[in-house]
Amino acid sequence: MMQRFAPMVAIDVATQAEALALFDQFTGLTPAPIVKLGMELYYAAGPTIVKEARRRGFAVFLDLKLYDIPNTVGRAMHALGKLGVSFVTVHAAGGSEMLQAALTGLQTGAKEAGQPQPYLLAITELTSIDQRIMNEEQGIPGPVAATVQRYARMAEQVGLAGVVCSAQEVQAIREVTGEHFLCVTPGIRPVGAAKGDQKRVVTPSQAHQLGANAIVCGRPITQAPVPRAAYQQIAMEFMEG
Ligand SMILES: O=C(O)c1cc(=O)[nH]c(=O)n1[C@@H]1O[C@H](COP(=O)(O)O)[C@@H](O)[C@H]1O
Repeated sequence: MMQRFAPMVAIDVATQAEALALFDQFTGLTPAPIVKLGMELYYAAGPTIVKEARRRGFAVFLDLKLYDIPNTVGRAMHALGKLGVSFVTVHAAGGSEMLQAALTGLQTGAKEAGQPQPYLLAITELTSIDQRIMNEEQGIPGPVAATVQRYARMAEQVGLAGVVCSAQEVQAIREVTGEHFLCVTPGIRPVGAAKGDQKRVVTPSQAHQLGANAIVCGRPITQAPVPRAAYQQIAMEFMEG
């Protein structure tokens, strides 16, 4: 049986106060959401917001998408490994040497702090990228699925737990990776929701059918009139298909 995680809710807000108000919305739910803390909030509120999420019992996905030379990424990951988070991200485009440094740094940091080992996920092609942007602006030829497949294989070879991709590529990834390799999929839009800046989108139930291990969803939940109710609806669609 494939592993399916509870939906990951992107807490993309500018202040700790706004984040805490969202945490309040999600208290006492089953399945409990995994809270995804990204650049906007972490750069403003720092490790304190991670500790507060954990204190409230949430598993934390710390999505900082590291991308730099191997030494720098390795040392930064070492610091993040100490925070007690469950998922961390790094850009596959940095190459296998950088991914290796990221993994070693993260694992060493977690071990030194006595924390459980986080899942390290490689960002493939962002869900805001379509084939035209990838071909013409990034200069990578071919279909998006082929690039994502190549990144996924590299990430698995280095020993990462999985990738972040669109659910549209999950089946292509399954062809080239082992059964435990995780596909975490943002770009989730319920029927009728605004796409915004996302390009490669699917609904929560499509993500289930396509075999995603987890979905990441932000604005359709956090900007809904009642975020708690929006989460429950999306969680039901994803978990049950
Ligand atoms: O790493 C991510 O989580 C991520 C990767 C990706 O390819 N696309 C993507 O949208 N994300 C994140 O997923 C969230 C999507 O938010 P919404 O578009 O509001 O649902 C944001 O926090 C993005 O940073």
